[in-house]
Order: sequence, then structure tokens, then C-alpha cells
Amino acid sequence: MATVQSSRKMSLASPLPVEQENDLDLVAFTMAALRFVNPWSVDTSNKWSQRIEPGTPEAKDRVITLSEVSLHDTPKDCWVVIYDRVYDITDFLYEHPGGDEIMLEYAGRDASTAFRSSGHSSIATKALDRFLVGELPLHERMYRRPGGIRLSDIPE
Ligand code: HEM
Repeated sequence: MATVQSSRKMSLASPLPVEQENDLDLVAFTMAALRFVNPWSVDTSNKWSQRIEPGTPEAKDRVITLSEVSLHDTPKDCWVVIYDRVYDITDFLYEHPGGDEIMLEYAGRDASTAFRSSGHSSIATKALDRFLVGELPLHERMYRRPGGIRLSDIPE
């Protein structure tokens, strides 16, 4: 009776031929190395280790996504979005005439409607500039984009 002979060596521990298992090891090793050198795989919580000084010209040109804003949602690191611009209000929390708690409700989130419906004066709107750290990318904006929501009190 004819028997089929395999020339491939089999390992007792694995159902795969030894050569194929070595190939898999090589693939896993290459993937791990790529993850190590790939900048996109770096933890996003480290992304803002470079501190942005609020209100500087550099801050004006910085594009910050909503998902990045959401990382700054604590009393020690508090960002909000108002009319598509991103503000670091950490140092203002305890100076705010309306109190810190109300602002912390919007930490890491969009506060445009809350800001507007609290009837802030034009002075308050102007004061926003001091805290500016960046602006949302065009595709995430609701106001400052072609065809966006038009309101009389959106600052320049
Ligand atoms: C960076 C953002 C903010 C700035 C610069 C700011 C600034 C101010 C200023 C200067 C006032 C005094 C009244 C005025 O001039 O309008 C005020 C009052 C007030 N703010 Fe804000 N504010 C900010 C965010 C918010 C947010 C997100 C809320 C959320 C609802 C809020 C709620 C209030 C309320 C309720 C008052 C009235 C306090 C009172 O009259 O007793 N503010 N804010």
C-alpha cells in the first residue's frame, strides 16, 4: 500500500510545520518592530506633552481635533471648544464669575451653546482670546466653515 511521506519536520507542541512556525515568529517580530518605530502607534495621551501657551500667535495656527480636546477633561487640565476654537481654561476655572463647576461640566467638550445661552457680555467673548490654544479641523467645525451656522456674536 502506498503511503504519503512528508519531508517536513513537525513539532510536537504545534500543529504547524517547524519552518512555517519560524515564518510566523518572523512576522510577529517584524510587526512588533514596526509598532515600535511607527510614530502613529505612540500613545495619544503623550501627544500634548509639548505645552501650548494659551493666547500666543502659535496657538492660533494649531489644529486640534475633538478627540484630542476630550483628553483634557479634568480640573488640572481643562479644555473646551467654543465656536470651533479650542480654549485651555485651566487657569481661569477659579476666576470665572460664573464659577468653576459650571465650566467643568464642559471639560473636554463643546461649550458653545452653554456659553451663548449664559448671556455672556462682549467683554467675556473678547476674554476668550487669552485662552486660545487652537482651532478644530475644518471637517469638525460647525460655525467657522462655508455654510456653517451663522450667529451675530461669533467673534472674528
Ligand atoms: C473660556 C470660557 C469663558 C469665559 C472667558 C467666561 C467669562 C465670563 C465672564 C467675564 C462672566 C461675567 C459676566 C459677563 O461679562 O458676561 C461670566 C459669567 C458667567 N458665565 Fe462664563 N465664561 C466662560 C465659559 C462659560 C461656560 C462654558 C459657561 C457654562 C454654562 C459659563 C457660564 C457663566 C454664567 C452662568 C455666568 C453668570 C454668572 C452670574 O452672573 O452670576 N461660562 N463668564
